[in-house]
Amino acid sequence: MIELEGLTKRFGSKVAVDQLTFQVRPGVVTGFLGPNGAGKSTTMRMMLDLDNPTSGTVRIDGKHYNELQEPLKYIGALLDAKSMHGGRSAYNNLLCLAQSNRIPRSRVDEVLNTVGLSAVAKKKSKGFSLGMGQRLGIASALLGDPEILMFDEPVNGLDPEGIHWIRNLMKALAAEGRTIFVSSHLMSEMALTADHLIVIGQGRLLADTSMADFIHENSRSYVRLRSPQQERLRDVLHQEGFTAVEAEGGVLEIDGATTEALGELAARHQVVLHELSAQRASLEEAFMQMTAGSVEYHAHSGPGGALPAPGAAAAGAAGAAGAGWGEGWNKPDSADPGSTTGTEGTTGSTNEGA
Ligand SMILES: Nc1ncnc2c1ncn2[C@@H]1O[C@H](COP(=O)(O)OP(=O)(O)OP(=O)(O)O)[C@@H](O)[C@H]1O
Repeated sequence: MIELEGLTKRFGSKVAVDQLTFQVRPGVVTGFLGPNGAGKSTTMRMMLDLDNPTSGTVRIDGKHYNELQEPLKYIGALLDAKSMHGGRSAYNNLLCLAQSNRIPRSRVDEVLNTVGLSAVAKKKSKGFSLGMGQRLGIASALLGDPEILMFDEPVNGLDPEGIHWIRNLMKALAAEGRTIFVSSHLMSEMALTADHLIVIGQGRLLADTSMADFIHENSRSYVRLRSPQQERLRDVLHQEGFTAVEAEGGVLEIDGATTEALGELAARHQVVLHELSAQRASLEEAFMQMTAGSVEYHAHSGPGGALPAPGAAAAGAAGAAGAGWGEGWNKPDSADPGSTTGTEGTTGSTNEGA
């Protein structure tokens, strides 16, 4: 278990982390979300005693990090995959860590095998691809067989097979009763991996809730209906007290109804349907809705053409909103309006609902 209480970090006048209080519990994968610059990495660094809090505390199984003897046996972390010594082999990088934490040499072979790097164990890590570097970083996190694991953007640079592998690894570790805390900008991936979410914006806690509740509370779910007898369908819906909103392509969107109820209604009135589909909101839409007010960097589509803020787009157009997380994010109050801030792009959501 990780417990934060009033955790705060200031860099000069910038409040990077602002009075964060939450717990990360064992047995589930907890996702850590927030827009760029929200304070996720700073929070994780303070959890590992790599940054000193301005105020507040972090407890790892009830203790401060520096009270842990051989901390790798309590908490393993992947923060920056490039932190390995490039001139050393994968094996020697892990061996050094193992020796300084009194971890048996045999464990190095085990974790190299777990992450699929046994064949390149003797190769210098500076020649590793981004994906191999991520795997080596994950191996170092697993080395002490810790009960708590933290991963900052673990799927960065991994190919689809690698992404699948890390997802299953995190789920399996959580199923063993371990505490898994993971940040990612890949919303579709997070939706498949995390059971619980901590969401922050501008350093402050915005949500501490289950994945299902987060999506339910921050986005819209509705049913799409399409019929060659649209006028008749409209009348029937109206008679039965449903409000239908017409969308592109003659589609009717109905909030607050189930596909079962609408399908039976259409059958009763002998209205032909060409489409009857539940549109579940995606994590990406819910996330953008929630964090709209705390996004620090806003995109511009090109000279003079600003895209709507993610939250505004989330209310109506998931596709456009997704596009807003690509390249070209600008800080709106930047002293240099021409400067762009490169960011991680999120992938599009798997759902089509808005
Ligand atoms: N060493 C530092 N000195 C000054 N400001 C910093 C420092 N580290 C972080 N910050 C600022 O603190 C804020 C939080 O940064 P942090 O890297 O923790 O955010 P993040 O949520 O991890 O962002 P991203 O998703 O882009 O990785 C940002 O405004 C950042 O510029």
